[in-house]
Amino acid sequence: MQVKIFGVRGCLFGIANMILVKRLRERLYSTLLLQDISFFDSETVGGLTSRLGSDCQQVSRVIGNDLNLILRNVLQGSGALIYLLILSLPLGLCVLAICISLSTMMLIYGQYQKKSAKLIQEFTASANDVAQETLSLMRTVRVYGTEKQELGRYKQWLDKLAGISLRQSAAYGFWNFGFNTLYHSTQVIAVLIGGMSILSGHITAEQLTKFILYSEWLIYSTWWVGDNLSSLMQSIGASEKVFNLIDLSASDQFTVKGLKLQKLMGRIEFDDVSFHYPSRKEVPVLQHFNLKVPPGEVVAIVGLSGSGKSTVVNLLLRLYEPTNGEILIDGYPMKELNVRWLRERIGYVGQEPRLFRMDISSNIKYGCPRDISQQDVEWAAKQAFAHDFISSLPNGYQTLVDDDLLSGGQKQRIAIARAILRDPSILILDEATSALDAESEHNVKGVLRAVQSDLQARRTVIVIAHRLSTIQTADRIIVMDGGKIVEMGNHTELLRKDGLYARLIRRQADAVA
Ligand SMILES: Nc1ncnc2c1ncn2[C@@H]1O[C@H](COP(=O)(O)OP(=O)(O)OP(=O)(O)O)[C@@H](O)[C@H]1O
Repeated sequence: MQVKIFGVRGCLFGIANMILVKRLRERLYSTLLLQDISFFDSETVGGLTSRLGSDCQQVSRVIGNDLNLILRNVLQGSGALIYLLILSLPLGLCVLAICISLSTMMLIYGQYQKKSAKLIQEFTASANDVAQETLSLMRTVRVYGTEKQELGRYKQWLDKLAGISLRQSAAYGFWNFGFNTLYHSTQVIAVLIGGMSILSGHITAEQLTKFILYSEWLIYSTWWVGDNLSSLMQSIGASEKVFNLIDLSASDQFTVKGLKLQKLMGRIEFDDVSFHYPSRKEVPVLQHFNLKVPPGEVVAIVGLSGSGKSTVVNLLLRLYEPTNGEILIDGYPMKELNVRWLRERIGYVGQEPRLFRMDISSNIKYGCPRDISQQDVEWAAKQAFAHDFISSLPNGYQTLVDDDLLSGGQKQRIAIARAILRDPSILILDEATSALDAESEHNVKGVLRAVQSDLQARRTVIVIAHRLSTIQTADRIIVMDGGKIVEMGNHTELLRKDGLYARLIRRQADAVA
């Protein structure tokens, strides 16, 4: 019967735990997805994934298991204590004093467990980070033959984890030793004092037996509470970060409704914008940046590496908020517009796009707010010069995207198709800087040509170019240096000026020669 009850209880707890872990993970994940991008600059991927994984599991253990066991043992122990006090007040108080010593020990031990759990959590996250980084950069590791160093880096965290576990085991040993000493001394004291009390006729042998049994019961309940409390403290240590994360409020972008205009024309205005990244407050990245882009203009941004070109785009995508000044879209402060509505009307192709592990067709459709047919997908792929290579793959558009399967240029073409499919009013292209420059240049040039020749669907285009030959046909070229615009004009005007742009052009020509 008891076995059956325990079986049912275990099963119910199993189900409750499963539901709890699921709900916690969902809640934490949805909170994370709604954070500002700057939040992800300060947290590590390994850290966040272990919060979602093992840490959520720990939290559910606190609520589902430890608390329940503590409650059960507190009830059992209190019953035994009352009985003991009724049997013999002085002896009962004696056992109570022993239990209080035991509880003090377990509180100290519990605090220690809480601290160790936090450290274990931090070290596990760091070990995960190292592993994640190394495994995702396997090619670099292999080429540079740094397998041993990487193992060393990982081992360093494992050693720290082992150190903590060792100290935890030692602390557990002390706690166990303390308990056993107290437990056995209670038995000896009970037999001694009880024996004397029987001889003096104060209590009967039956009362002494009962007394010893209830003492054992009380001490064991105290032990169980202590043991579960220390594991509860351990779980609380791990839970703190999970609850801190769950308690984060969503970014303003998602809570403020904002305006939805009838149509986005694509007028962009940076009005005296200054900016520094939240993680590097002391380094100004943009300073008094002013720029007006009328609808349909193709504007190229060029400049040395680190001059702030991608930051301009980050602000335009509202991934970060300006620290000073404001950005206006179609004359409205960007902050007042509904961010989802705005982003649905912006097409963006990053420097070296990474695709999702789903088929090519789904990657092209990704995030498109309209209902999309296969013809639409193929149309966008054709515009992005991606159709031919996709069709030549054995599974065509149904091919599962794998990082190794496609070249950087091919991934970029898929990302261009994704951006075009949205039929965006503002198109942002960040040309690749890496070795796939020539292919990237060809891709970006193709899109610019298509945009400029399609007079019906004129879009505002912002293109960050590293290969200056890519953007010679742009309506306007903006040259940036140290977070400021230092020159502006079309290709011919800027060459005539013989400033930074002309120097960059000469430098690239020398590099090619
Ligand atoms: N997330 C970030 N957190 C902190 N600093 C950043 C961040 N992103 C960029 N920076 C810094 O801001 C400055 C401008 O970077 P940005 O990427 O805008 O330059 P860029 O002109 O686009 O460079 P590149 O041509 O190499 O892409 C750099 O000093 C860079 O180190």
